[in-house]
Amino acid sequence: MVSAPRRTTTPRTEEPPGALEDLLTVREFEARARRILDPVHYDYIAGGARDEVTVRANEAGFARLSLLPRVLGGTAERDSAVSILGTRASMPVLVSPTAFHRLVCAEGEIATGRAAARADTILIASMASTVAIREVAAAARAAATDRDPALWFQLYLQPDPQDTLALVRRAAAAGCTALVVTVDSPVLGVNERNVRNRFHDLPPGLACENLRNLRGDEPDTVRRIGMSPELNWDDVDRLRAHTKLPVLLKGVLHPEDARIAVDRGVDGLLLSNHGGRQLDTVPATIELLPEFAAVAGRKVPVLLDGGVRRGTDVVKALALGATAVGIGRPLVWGLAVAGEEGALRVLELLRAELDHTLALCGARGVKDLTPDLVRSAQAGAR
Ligand SMILES: Cc1cc2nc3c(=O)[nH]c(=O)nc-3n(C[C@H](O)[C@H](O)[C@H](O)COP(=O)(O)O)c2cc1C
Ligand SMILES: CCCCC(=O)C(=O)O
Repeated sequence: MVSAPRRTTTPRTEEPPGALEDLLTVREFEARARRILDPVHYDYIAGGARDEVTVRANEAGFARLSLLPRVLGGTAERDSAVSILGTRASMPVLVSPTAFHRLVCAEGEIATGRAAARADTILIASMASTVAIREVAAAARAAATDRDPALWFQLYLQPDPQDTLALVRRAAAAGCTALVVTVDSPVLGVNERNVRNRFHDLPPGLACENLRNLRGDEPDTVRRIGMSPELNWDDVDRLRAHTKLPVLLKGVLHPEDARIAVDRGVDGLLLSNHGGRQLDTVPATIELLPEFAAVAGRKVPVLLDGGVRRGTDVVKALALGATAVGIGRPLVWGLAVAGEEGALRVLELLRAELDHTLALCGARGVKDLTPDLVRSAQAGAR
């Protein structure tokens, strides 16, 4: 984000909170969050690049697919646990990295870390967090007393490689067990809602805390996140040479790039169009998944995010070859509505819907999900 004059905004509080149990779906969480949040912040989160064609396509892509269940082969207890590059999660629904959680709740990423740890799933913490990764990790550890919390770190390779390495050291020291390098942002996408709202910077008091005193040789400063249009595959190789942590790439969309990534030894792929926030009019991620699974799926884990709002979406993605899915906006809506408890409720809703869908599909667990369970339906169905 770049500095520019901005309107100072305050949260709207006229909406009575209502019981969390009354919110039955991710979409109801979004509707509630929209009523609570400052509209400028709502627009930042909900919005996407330009005409938001891809934002809509992600959800529509799932709706165009039908499920074709099997019968008389199920079980009373279904197994949804997954293990990805050595990190275990109790369900294949991960928290994709989203920036600036203190915009929507006072505790920010502390609440997110606790919620993900209590849900026993992987949090991919954003480099653009408003709480430092060390503190997020400590909060997650305190919430997951009987196990190590599952924490990964997302980063943008910085224009100065020394900055990138400093970030990697911070993430490793905090206990992160994988790095997720976002490669779809040579430049930032343009969310025209932000332009109209003149939302170009964080409010006073909030900052990208992972970039505070990054090099340790400066007075108290918070660097800006830099985007690097000139990055290439060698930069990824260099990062991999500097860390023992597995490295996943987030935002590869072209199957040929997926093939290159695997050939160069990348450990995993997160098939993502950044929730439609980078290049507009790219395809829905679920549409690209079968091709991705064919190119990369037998060699490395393929994760997917973008438009996951229901347990049926999770099942479709897993059936088509994803090891797990990530949620971006739904988690933020949970935080906005009720902080840690709201975020946890969103994750638990998806867990329950996933388990219910597995039962209705006659599956004994996520390992039973195969491509024959998914059919293309008429375009536009919902
Ligand atoms: C408010 C917001 C902030 C985001 N910040 C980041 C980020 O810091 N790094 C990143 O790699 N992706 C970021 N993303 C993209 C998400 O990781 C994810 O790809 C996307 O939200 C998935 O789509 P969904 O919101 O439909 O679930 C952000 C998305 C949103 C909505
Ligand atoms: C430098 C902050 C990036 C946040 C981001 O990725 C998004 O809002 O989509």
